[in-house]
Amino acid sequence: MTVLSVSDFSVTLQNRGVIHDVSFDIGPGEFVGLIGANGAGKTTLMRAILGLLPHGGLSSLAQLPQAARAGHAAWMPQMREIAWPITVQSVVMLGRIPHLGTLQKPGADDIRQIEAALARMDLTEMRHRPATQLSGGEQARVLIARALAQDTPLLLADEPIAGLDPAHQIATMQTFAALAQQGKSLLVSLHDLGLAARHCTRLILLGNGTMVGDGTPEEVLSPETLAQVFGITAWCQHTDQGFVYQPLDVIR
Ligand SMILES: Nc1ncnc2c1ncn2[C@@H]1O[C@H](COP(=O)(O)OP(=O)(O)OP(=O)(O)O)[C@@H](O)[C@H]1O
Repeated sequence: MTVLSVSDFSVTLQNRGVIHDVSFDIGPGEFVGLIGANGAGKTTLMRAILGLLPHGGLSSLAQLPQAARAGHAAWMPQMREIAWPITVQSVVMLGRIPHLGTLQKPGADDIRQIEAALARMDLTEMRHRPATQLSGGEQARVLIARALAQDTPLLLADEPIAGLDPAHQIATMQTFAALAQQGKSLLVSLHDLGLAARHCTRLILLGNGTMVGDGTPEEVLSPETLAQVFGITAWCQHTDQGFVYQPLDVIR
């Protein structure tokens, strides 16, 4: 079974080929980290997969009728400033809109999903505060909670843990891993290779707009690839606590 299928995918922006020759499938229970250097094309690829940018090739998500997409995939974009002074709880409740009919009020299942998302992102105590008065990292957690409340088979998130403190970064990655264990699928762009290695079931590595790696963290984060794509060295080891990976130096 496939939750997302992307094939022969390409994106051209202002006459410049930004994404080319990208093909992959994501199945249930996969937590896929999308990694690559600045400008590699991660944001462009995810936005085009969602159908937010014109593209060549196939994305099974972009092919869905627009109304069906929000029931299939939740999206957390990189720009995460909340503009309206509504409460944290109200922002999270917006995640339930795809499940409600016109003028239909949230029911017991909606409330349960909202409560679970607030608790998962450690927001229960600040639920009544205006979202605009929260810090940048707190606002990011609110938007992750909104995506979780949407309760879709697929979650796409663009650098969701950027700007979070270490405890909330780890907790968010653990939440994503737990969702994958429950059978959800996730495609999440990340710059923190240590957290990606530790929590993702699979990594897709982009270089200059195309796939240069796809496999387990151990397979993708090889010394050769790191040197070639990121220009860095790293220390990595299998430990009792899992695969530990620490970037060390820039290769000059
Ligand atoms: N609207 C646009 N028009 C032309 N080129 C663009 C446009 N948007 C992005 N690009 C270019 O596409 C390339 C990929 O950008 P993208 O934002 O997808 O990279 P990224 O991997 O997400 O980078 P980062 O890690 O810095 O967020 C970059 O070279 C960027 O300059």
